Amino acid sequence: MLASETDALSAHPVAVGLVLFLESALSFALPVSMTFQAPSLPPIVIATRESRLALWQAEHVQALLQARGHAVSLLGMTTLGDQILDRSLSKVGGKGLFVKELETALHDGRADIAVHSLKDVPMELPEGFALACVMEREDPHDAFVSPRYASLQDLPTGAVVGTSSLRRQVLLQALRPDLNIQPLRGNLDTRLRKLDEGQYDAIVLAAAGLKRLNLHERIRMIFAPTEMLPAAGQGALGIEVRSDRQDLIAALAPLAHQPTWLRVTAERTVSRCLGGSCSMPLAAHAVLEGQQLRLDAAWGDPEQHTALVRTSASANVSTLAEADALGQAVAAQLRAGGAG
Ligand SMILES: NCc1[nH]cc(CCC(=O)O)c1CC(=O)O
Repeated sequence: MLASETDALSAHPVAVGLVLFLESALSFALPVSMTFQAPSLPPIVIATRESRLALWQAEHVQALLQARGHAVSLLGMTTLGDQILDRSLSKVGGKGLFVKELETALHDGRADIAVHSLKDVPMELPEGFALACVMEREDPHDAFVSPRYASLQDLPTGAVVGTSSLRRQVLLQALRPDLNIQPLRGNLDTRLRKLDEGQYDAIVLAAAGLKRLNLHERIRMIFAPTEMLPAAGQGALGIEVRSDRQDLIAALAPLAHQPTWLRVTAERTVSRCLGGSCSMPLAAHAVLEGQQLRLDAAWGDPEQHTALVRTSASANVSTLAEADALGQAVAAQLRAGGAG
């Protein structure tokens, strides 16, 4: 059974890697691996947005599940967030714009799971939905992209920089108050096209998306977290299901990456405690060194773009509840500093 599986997947390097891994795992975990190959497994339908990045993410999850013996198909959909391109997301409802239509498909049973960039997932999911797992994180940092300038420091006074994220706007102004920051919306290809057309001197966007789409050669500089602290969940993928689908929650459990899950839980708690929405400039970024989770956060006044509160704390963490507690402590520190 496994040999034919290997043949069928041999065109896909990720899948082949996983099958090889499964083969070696078979030698000591035969009973468990056998259950992945059971022919009675029902097909899993993934609801996905149709941007190149969303499709890459859905296909990534599809390959991982196929390597575990599941039949998987994709259901492409357009969300409100994809349609509204002329306004800043913070002005039209923010987070949730990219996920609501996908949740409707899960609710109606047209799809089983939805793959999201965790950054776009609201802190509190609607009643009846759950995050089944968080997967291993790509580069969580922000990237500087420009056809002419190698870094933020190289930009001339008054240069036009594109970003629609209030967080990036506030952090950029703190680094370079002279810059002229202008709104930039659209999927990755649209944003790069607008840069290439000369509408901006530089743009700032998540490194993760560029790397996933093999556009890493466009990156001139990756911001250190000390300069540009990332958004909660940036670079991580989360898989959403209906909470009553325990079958899927069990099937997805092997795709979880616990260190990433601990980090993004702490980050998302900061956002949740401060009422997390796109209309508030907020950064939260955690790193794990052994069991030690260090969480940095920054908050900017949406009315007064240069005022910034920054804080950080560390704790020994091995459960999601402990990561959540660290997030609450950091949120309280931010509040004490004037945030919220
Ligand atoms: N808000 C849009 C968004 N949501 C997820 C990503 C890609 C990076 C990621 O997975 O966090 C992006 C693009 C960006 O911020 O530049």
